[in-house]
Amino acid sequence: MTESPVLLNKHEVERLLSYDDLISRLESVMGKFSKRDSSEIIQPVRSVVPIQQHNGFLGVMPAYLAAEGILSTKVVSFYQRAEGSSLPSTQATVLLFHPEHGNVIAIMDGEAITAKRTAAVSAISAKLFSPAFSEVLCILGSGQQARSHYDVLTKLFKFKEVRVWSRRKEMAQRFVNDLQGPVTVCGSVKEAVVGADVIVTATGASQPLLFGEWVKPGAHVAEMDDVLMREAVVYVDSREGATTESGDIILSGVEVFAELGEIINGTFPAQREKTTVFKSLGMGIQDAVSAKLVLEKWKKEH
Ligand SMILES: NC(=O)C1=CN([C@@H]2O[C@H](COP(=O)(O)OP(=O)(O)OC[C@H]3O[C@@H](n4cnc5c(N)ncnc54)[C@H](O)[C@@H]3O)[C@@H](O)[C@H]2O)C=CC1
Ligand SMILES: O=C(O)C1=NCCCC1
Repeated sequence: MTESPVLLNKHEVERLLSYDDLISRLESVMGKFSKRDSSEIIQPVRSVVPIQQHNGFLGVMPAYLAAEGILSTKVVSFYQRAEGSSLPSTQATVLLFHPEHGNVIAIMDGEAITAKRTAAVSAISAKLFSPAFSEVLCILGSGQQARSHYDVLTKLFKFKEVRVWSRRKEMAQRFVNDLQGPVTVCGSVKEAVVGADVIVTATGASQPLLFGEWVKPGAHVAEMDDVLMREAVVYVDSREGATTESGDIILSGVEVFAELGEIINGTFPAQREKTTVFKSLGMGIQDAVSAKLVLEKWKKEH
């Protein structure tokens, strides 16, 4: 007889998942993923059901990590929301299975996992690609991803200045009011971007907001939205993910230089001196290691 699954809500997941643990585990599995050894990791490209009528989609993101003993899937919906909507754009649940027996061992909130693991992966990209003496961080957007990126990037790097732009200034102001440190609210994307060393685009925009001529040569751009800044060396989390799902990569025909895992493995160089873009689509293995970490922490407490 199998035990009932552990149920963990958003508050618990947020509390149990720390960036310190997450970053090192993500580095390790993203490196492994890029070796494409199917006896180690199996992660198909996300299955997506478009809900065009309501500007959304439902995605299913399974993953199996043999050495880590993790079998999981995330089910995630993403809906474009009207500005000021109280509903989150991204809602998700992660299921962890017993890899030997196939029973569900945990069901947990995936919103906090999605926010933290995406930001942690961007932080890995910033460690690899940002200019050596990065002083200015710019965040475009003021939603869940903007917040998690602010948290992890200001924890890891000592920026002298942080700038935020959001399409409605009062949303940017509300975002800043919730933070501890000093942040400048900018009135335009250009004002936020010019001179920045690390730029995070975490908006739901599908039209370009960021133009290459504003970006300081050598800066690093971590892109979460649909808009690709083409005047740069482009890195992705997964080549298959990017060439299947990223409309901007497919349509522009831009060359993907390498996966993040290939830089971690040392099979491709991090061209840190050049302007770099890390195009993040999100991967099931990122959710899988995050959920396992949460469950391990929870078990230590019980
Ligand atoms: N790579 C990954 O693994 C993940 C990527 N994402 C992406 O990150 C982005 C942000 O997601 P969340 O923070 O969860 O959403 P959110 O709804 O919490 O925040 C979205 C932000 O984008 C702004 N925005 C929306 N449409 C815009 C437009 N047309 N022009 C300018 N600003 C606009 C909103 O004002 C808000 O500040 C989305 O593009 C989403 O697809 C989200 C989760 C994971
Ligand atoms: O990886 C994810 O999870 C997501 N990626 C794109 C937007 C929705 C969630």
